[in-house]
Amino acid sequence: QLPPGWKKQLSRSTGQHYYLNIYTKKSQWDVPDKPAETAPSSGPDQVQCSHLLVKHKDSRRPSSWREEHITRTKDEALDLILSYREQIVQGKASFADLAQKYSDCSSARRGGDLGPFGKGAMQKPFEEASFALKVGELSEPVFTDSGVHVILRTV
Ligand SMILES: N=C(N)NCCC[C@H](NC(=O)[C@@H]1CCC/C1=C\[C@H](COP(=O)(O)O)NC(=O)[C@@H](N)Cc1ccccc1)C(N)=O
Repeated sequence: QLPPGWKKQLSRSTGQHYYLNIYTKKSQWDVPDKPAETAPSSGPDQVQCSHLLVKHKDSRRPSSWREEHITRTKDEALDLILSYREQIVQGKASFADLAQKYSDCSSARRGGDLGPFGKGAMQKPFEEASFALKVGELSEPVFTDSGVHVILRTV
C-alpha cells in the first residue's frame, strides 16, 4: 500500500517499476515511504554565509579597511580569489583566517560571517550563488558590483 499521492508505474525501457508523484509529476525509483509532497520544494527562506571579498579598481567602492585606494585590476582580484580558494580547498588555511586577513568587506573582522539573510538583501549574483550552495559548500568566484567574492554557506 503506497502513501497518498503516489502512482506505481512500469518503466518500458527497464521493465522496472517506478513511482510518480501525481502533484509535482516527479518520478523516483525508490518505494516512497511518506506522502507525496504537493508544492515543489522551494528551498530555505534564509541562509547564513561567510564571504571573502577582493575589490578592484572598478568596484563600486574601491576602498576598504585594508586599503584606502584599491588599484588592482579585476583579473588580479580574480587571481587572488582563486589562490585563496585553492588554499582553503587544500586545507592549507581556514576560510575565516583568510577572510579576516584579506577580505575587503567589513565582515572580515568576523571571519567573513554575514549573519543570516533572506532573498532581496544581497546583490543578485551573490544571492543566487548563496542559495544554490549546500551547507558547508564553497562557491566558485562570484562577481558583483562590490568585487570578486568566494562564499561559504555555513547554515
Ligand atoms: N546583511 C545585510 N543585509 N547587509 C547589507 C548588505 C548589502 C548588500 N551587500 C552585498 O550584496 C555584498 C555581498 C555581501 C557583502 C556585500 C557588500 C559590502 C562590501 O562591498 P561594498 O558595499 O563596499 O561595495 N559589504 C556589506 O554590505 C556589509 N555591510 C556586509 C556585512 C558586514 C558586516 C556584518 C554584516 C554584513 C547589497 N545589497 O549591496
